[in-house]
Amino acid sequence: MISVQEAEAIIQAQVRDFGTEQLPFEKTLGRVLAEDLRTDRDLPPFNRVAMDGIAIRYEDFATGTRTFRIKGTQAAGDSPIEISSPDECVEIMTGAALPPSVDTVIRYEDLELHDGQAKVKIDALQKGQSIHTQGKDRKQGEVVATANQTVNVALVGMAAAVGATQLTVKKLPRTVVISTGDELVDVNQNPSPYQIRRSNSYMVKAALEKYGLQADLLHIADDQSQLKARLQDCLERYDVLILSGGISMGKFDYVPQVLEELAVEKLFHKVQQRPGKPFWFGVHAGGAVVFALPGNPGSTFMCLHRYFMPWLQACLGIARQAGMYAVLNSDFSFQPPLQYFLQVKLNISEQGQLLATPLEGNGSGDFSNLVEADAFLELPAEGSAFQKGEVYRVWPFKEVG
Ligand SMILES: Nc1nc2c(c(=O)[nH]1)N[C@H]1C(S)=C(S)[C@@H](COP(=O)(O)OP(=O)(O)OC[C@H]3O[C@@H](n4cnc5c(N)ncnc54)[C@H](O)[C@@H]3O)O[C@H]1N2
Ligand code: MOO
Ligand SMILES: [Mg+2]
Repeated sequence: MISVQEAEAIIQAQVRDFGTEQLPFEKTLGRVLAEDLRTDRDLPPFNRVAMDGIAIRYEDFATGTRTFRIKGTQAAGDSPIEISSPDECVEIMTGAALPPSVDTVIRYEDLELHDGQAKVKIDALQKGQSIHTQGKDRKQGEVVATANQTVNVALVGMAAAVGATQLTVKKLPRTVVISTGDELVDVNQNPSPYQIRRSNSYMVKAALEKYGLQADLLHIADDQSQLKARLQDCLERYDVLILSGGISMGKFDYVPQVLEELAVEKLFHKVQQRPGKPFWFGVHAGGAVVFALPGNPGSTFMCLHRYFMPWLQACLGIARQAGMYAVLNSDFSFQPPLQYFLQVKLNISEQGQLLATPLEGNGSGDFSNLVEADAFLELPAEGSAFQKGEVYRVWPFKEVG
């Protein structure tokens, strides 16, 4: 049986490039940029007034003028009002473009306004104060986001600011999430006492949405000929098949055999790990990649995050994060020589250490703790007794914090 590291290497060798596409920028959250995003103008595009008040020429204040006649009021978006004598000022609002005849802004809090005059109450000013100067943040044509960056909320705002209404992003693989098993009913159906709902399919679909990937869902009965026909169709129509269930030793676990009959080359079956030991992985002659994950919900979840998500990230060109590590926060022991993925809750100690507290469950059929857990702690196959305070690799599946 291969190790976790070998399985990972085999999967990473099957990374594919799915090309690029253009999308309206509002539809790109979670997608990966395929080109640099540049400013179309300086940022800010003009000398932007940063406080509500008046704008004066600093020179006039420096030579003793304290009371300024208000030449006019300039709102944000108005064309600039120019002063024409040393005792004049412009009443001006935050966001207005500073007129070239003035160079310093004084906020209302430091003024007394009456009869069309503004009297300065303070003794010292800095030339150029309260002005966000043109191009200070970025110059025209400068890069504000680089290719391979995931579009986040701030990036959507930046695209809007620079007028990039269409963004070129990495295309996502056409993906189908397939459940197998006659005990499974859809969420809208009423399960009999011997049936359960197809929760894996929805869990997998939800995980993929983080990258904007909208997978199709399909259920196939435990019937060899149906399985063969439906999988054949999927292998032609999709880039990726994610199956859950039907890959172990059961009499009705037809998936591995049927996949091989359909010319999907098996690259491995079974990994030295718990949960997720029966994991099957292969590629179709036509190019489709097949992740056949074990049906137990804890196994499906773990294999998805430990193998599929890093593969997808690599396909999309997302820079691989350096491994993250956490401190085991209580003793844990585990007998067989398998790499153990322990569900943990993460928190950061007063010393700034990332602590991983085990959430012990009832094996991979128990997924009740996953809602509360933050990550898997990867305990090496070589050990069996793991002590509080030891440090291991951690695979977060939620935001830390
Ligand atoms: N004789 C052996 N039996 C089993 C072994 C073994 O080595 N020898 N391995 C066990 C391990 S480990 C796992 S994991 C499971 C994997 O089983 P399969 O991948 O064949 O999955 P199924 O048999 O179809 O189902 C297992 C379990 O998961 C539930 N399931 C399946 N699909 C879904 C879904 N979409 N949503 C929710 N739950 C699902 C299913 O009802 C079963 O309870 O095999 C062990 N057996
Ligand atoms: O892989 Mo199984 O998930 O150990 O139960
Ligand atoms: Mg089975």
